[in-house]
Amino acid sequence: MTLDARRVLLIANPAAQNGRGADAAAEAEVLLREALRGAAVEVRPTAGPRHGVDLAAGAAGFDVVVALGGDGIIHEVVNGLMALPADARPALGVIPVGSGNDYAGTLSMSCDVARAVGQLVAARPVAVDVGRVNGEWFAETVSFGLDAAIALDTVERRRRTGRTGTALYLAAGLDQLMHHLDCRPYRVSFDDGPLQPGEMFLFAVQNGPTYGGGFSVAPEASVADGRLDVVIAHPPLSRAKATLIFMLAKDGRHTRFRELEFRRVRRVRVEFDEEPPAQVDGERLRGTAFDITVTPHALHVLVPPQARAEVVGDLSPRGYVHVPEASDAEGDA
Ligand SMILES: Nc1ncnc2c1ncn2[C@@H]1O[C@H](COP(=O)(O)OP(=O)(O)OP(=O)(O)O)[C@@H](O)[C@H]1O
Repeated sequence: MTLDARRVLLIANPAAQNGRGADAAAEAEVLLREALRGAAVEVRPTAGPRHGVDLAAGAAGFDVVVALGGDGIIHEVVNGLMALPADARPALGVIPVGSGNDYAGTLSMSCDVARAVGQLVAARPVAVDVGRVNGEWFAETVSFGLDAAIALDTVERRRRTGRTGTALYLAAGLDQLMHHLDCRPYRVSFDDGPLQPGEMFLFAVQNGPTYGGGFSVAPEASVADGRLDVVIAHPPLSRAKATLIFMLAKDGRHTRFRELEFRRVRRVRVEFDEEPPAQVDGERLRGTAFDITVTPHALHVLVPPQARAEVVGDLSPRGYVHVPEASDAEGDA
């Protein structure tokens, strides 16, 4: 099967992965033109932060917009595409040239440019859910507390040192666990239920399963089930246990700890007394009160044949949703 697209726009972040994005975009342009003979392929590099939003918002009339870069540029392109009316919204394709590449991982896209182009050409459009926090759309993740502090620390370390990958995330994680294991009070409402108080070390709201470069915090999250997966780590949690959970979460093996709450919801409102560390798709998010929703099947995304059906479909076994006894009254699981 070959992708049926007459007009393709490649929005490329030349600064992605410490500048590798520029060469990757040149390679992708040639390969896309070769693979999609008969299609018009236009390339627009971003000039700086948020430019990707404007470029994508101006993409009405294209069949496909391919975002080349990391989670940051995907986040911007999703925000631009979601600003278009649904019937004028091109499908999104992804060529991962980032450091974390969580959304690309969710879609099972290869990080090799040539392979990724091959995957896009063989892909099928799947209508996936898009999250929204305080008006900002998100593809994969929003989180508060420890995990957000780790994700933000990772971005800063990466820019400082040029290092990437799991080792970098582990280093940032262990540093935060040792020096900033802070418990934060919050008030939360799920699916328009009453606001209930709680305390947390981390609070993640996931459209896809991972954050921070492949940390599988909500391993059964699907981007096409019309729901968001919520993961909350509650006190009491010793540093040793928090570290164990952190290490196991890399591969999604942390779901049985009773300190962790897992929910699957459509809407979350969460409030904090003081601004917590917060990230949306790996970028810093500011504020103390957050309304988080999901718009089901709002965006067509090019999904390669390699994608896992439980992640891009509504087939997940739903085994791990559980709420600790103390917070049973907060709402249904
Ligand atoms: N031309 C540009 N120059 C500098 N920064 C840019 C430019 N275009 C976009 N950006 C910004 O670069 C940031 C990072 O982008 P992106 O996510 O694509 O790459 P990355 O950080 O290497 O990958 P990842 O997010 O997976 O770690 C985003 O905040 C984006 O706004």
